[in-house]
Amino acid sequence: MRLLSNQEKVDMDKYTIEDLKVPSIILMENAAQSVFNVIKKEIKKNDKILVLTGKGNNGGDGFALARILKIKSYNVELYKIYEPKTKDARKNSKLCKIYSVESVDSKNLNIEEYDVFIDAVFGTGFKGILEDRIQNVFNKINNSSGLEISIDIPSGISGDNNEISPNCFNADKTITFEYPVLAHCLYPGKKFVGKLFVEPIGLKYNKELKKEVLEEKDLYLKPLKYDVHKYSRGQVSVIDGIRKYSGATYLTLKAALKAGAGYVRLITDGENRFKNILFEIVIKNISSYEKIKLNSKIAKGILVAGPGMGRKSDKLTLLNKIFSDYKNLNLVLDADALYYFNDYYKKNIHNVIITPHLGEFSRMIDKNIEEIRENPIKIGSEFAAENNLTLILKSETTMIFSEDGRVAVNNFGNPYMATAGSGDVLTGIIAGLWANQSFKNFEIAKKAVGLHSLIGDYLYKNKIFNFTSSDIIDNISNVLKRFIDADGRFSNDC
Ligand SMILES: NC(=O)C1=CN([C@@H]2O[C@H](COP(=O)(O)OP(=O)(O)OC[C@H]3O[C@@H](n4cnc5c(N)ncnc54)[C@H](O)[C@@H]3O)[C@@H](O)[C@H]2O)[C@@H](O)CC1
Ligand SMILES: Nc1ncnc2c1ncn2[C@@H]1O[C@H](COP(=O)(O)OP(=O)(O)O)[C@@H](O)[C@H]1O
Ligand SMILES: [K+]
Repeated sequence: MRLLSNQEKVDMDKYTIEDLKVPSIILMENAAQSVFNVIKKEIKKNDKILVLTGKGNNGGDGFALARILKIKSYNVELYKIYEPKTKDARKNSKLCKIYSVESVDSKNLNIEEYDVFIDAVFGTGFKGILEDRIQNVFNKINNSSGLEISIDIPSGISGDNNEISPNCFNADKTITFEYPVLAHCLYPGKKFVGKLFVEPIGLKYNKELKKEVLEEKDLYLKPLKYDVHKYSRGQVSVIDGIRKYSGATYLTLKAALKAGAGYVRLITDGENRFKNILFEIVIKNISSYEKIKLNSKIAKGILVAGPGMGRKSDKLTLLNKIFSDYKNLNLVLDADALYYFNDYYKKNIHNVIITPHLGEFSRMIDKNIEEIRENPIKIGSEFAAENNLTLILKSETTMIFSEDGRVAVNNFGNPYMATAGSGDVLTGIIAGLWANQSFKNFEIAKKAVGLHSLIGDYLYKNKIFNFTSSDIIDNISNVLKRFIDADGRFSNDC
């Protein structure tokens, strides 16, 4: 699903109304009707509903909704925080009078009386800080036991820069129109949105939209070809790590197999530390990392460096050699490989996916984490374009950036995924899918991030709360099966 900046959303309204001449009052009616369709499943006929309205068109949506509720015999009242100022809002306010929707004023307002609060105070036009009197009302509503629903966006979030006013309306559910904006999907705005519903109302756009939110339909995978063999199924080679971080290497190797690679190798200058625990991997012994030679099988597959790698100087030499002696490798670089990134990386040599978390990325670009959080889309996009690679920027809301300006935001996953080794598993899943599936880097990155998070969600929904990274690996197949269209046949078109 597309994801818009606040300005893109405003431009979309404008284009639909001014260029395509769709009457704005129809869009407002569609918006109110779609809010009604969502909330009728959440509210009871005898619930007492308060619709809080503002001065702009978000308030207009609120008036139109109050009228629809009243016509359908719901117990609804209006609380006008401001008098309506726009033409459509005033028209809908008048219609509320015709249909005898009652209004309560601030003197007679008793928050405790209401079961449901509908916030139609501010939408995409809000900037800055809520007036004190509004903060007081929102504070009482936020602390009440009522159901809180926002139309378009919770009032108090500035859609432009995702800044939050004190006492922002804290919605349980938010209904937005056509596409979400960044503040719905990124923290801190996301915290106030609750469950997000995205409803079509007929808005159109004539420009290219490059941002998206990951959906399950983006994650489908191709079934195997009937005549596949273990090498053609996909090969992954992982550069070994140091003994202290053996677990990281192990998790990546195993996740790559479980995500679909047919052949997984460990490239090492030492002994096979996994011989009694991971029988499926193949060892490629080398005399030293400084003299590494990659045969054609390794070079055709996916090469992974980073998990458990450590920061000894031989590893930097190895990375330098990979970038000077070879071309067109498919590389996944994570963890300690990113520690050296600025010392070895040259663009346009290989096909690269990197997976830093915010801390690693902060070090790589010499900006602090707060600075990155203030403007992640711009900073991430510029970095991916400048370095001609796919960037997976990991956090509670992982973002994926392509070299050509596309951005995908991952809203799957949950905080229980913050567990040691979770990132190493993601690296293995990326490598396994990339080896096995014929999609380009950006698509692979999206599928891997989505799958990894949905495994976390699957465990969480099954009440396995303190799951480990091994649990994530053990459930790859359970979630993967949702995305492989294997109707008893094998694919001919991989
Ligand atoms: N025009 C359209 O195409 C549609 C618009 N719709 C609704 O219209 C909304 C946008 O309407 P508007 O552009 O009128 O914006 P708002 O309804 O968000 O109102 C903005 C008004 O509040 C003022 N304001 C901003 N920050 C303030 C602050 N801190 N304190 C006090 N006042 C402040 C602004 O100056 C402006 O007058 C959308 O969010 C959506 O709910 C929907 O009806 C769907 C169709
Ligand atoms: N609060 C959170 N909500 C959702 N996902 C999270 C959260 N914290 C971490 N994750 C995910 O868990 C993984 C952690 O990766 P990383 O920090 O590299 O861990 P490690 O180095 O231990 O492997 C990332 O995919 C990240 O997006
Ligand atoms: K609102």
